[in-house]
Amino acid sequence: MEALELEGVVKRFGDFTAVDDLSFAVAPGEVFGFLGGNGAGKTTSLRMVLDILRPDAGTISVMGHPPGRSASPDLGFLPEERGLYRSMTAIDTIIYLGRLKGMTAGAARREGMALLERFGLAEFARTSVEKLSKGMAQKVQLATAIVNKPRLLLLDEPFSGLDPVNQGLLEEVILGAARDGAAVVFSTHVMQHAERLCDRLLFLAHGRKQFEGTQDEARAALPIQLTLTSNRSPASLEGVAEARELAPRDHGWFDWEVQLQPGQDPGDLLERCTSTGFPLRRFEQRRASMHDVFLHIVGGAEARS
Ligand SMILES: Nc1ncnc2c1ncn2[C@@H]1O[C@H](COP(=O)(O)OP(=O)(O)OP(=O)(O)O)[C@@H](O)[C@H]1O
Repeated sequence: MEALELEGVVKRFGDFTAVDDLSFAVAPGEVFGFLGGNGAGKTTSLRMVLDILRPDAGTISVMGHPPGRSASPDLGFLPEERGLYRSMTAIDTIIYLGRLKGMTAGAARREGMALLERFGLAEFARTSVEKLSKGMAQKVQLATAIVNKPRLLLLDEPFSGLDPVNQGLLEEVILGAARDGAAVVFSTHVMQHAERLCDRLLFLAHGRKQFEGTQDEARAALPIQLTLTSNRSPASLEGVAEARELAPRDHGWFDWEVQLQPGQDPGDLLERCTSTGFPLRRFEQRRASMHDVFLHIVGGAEARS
């Protein structure tokens, strides 16, 4: 059974369609990146999974249940807008949220203390939230999201506002939860996080899915790019779509950025260079970043609107 499944989900606010015919599924143990620019519809989609908003069309299934109370014990959520009861202590905050998800006070306390220990906050367990630094309070909120060991963990822009050390801690939490069998969905517009963590990802623009698949599948959408160093222009080589001079080297040699024609194989081009005596000092395939891929796939969708 999928941990989360959306089928043809639509959400409108008046005449405005914020989420448009969105379908995807996330399996247990998978880290799924939900990527889109500002206003793409990420938060609205997550709010429908949490039953804070109701879709106008389509269906959502959380561990086989419709969103709502029956799904709550299986769910963990870190909202984009962080906020805790300021006068409550760190541990009481975690126990309170744990109880809302159906845990006993004893179990929530035990797990809460273990998490505070893990996050380096054990000595602040009885400190009220208002006396904690912003980063500490964010870690308490993260603890509230995972205290019940959720089978579906939803994180809305979880990295924003975290320093590099705490970003690393959050990455460990995400990967650890997935290793323990949870499905983890996190939204972000920072592609580097997605690149390091995601098994699969979805690109959203204007509420519509532009791509869903693995990182390798996403990279395959981009034309293959190579960097060559030669004293001749590779522009007229068979299979080359575009060649751009990058930087001059010594004695008339240059670095070239080369884009292959669709379906062309870099190995075939290298063989052709060797067999025709094309001068080469370097022949390297460039690995596209998720940022490049996102701009390639979603850039067009942004421009169309
Ligand atoms: N309650 C609402 N009423 C009217 N419009 C809304 C409402 N909530 C969201 N929207 C609109 O729906 C669109 C999607 O918003 P959403 O918050 O889901 O985007 P997002 O992808 O999470 O963006 P961001 O990264 O900026 O948080 C935006 O244009 C937003 O203005």
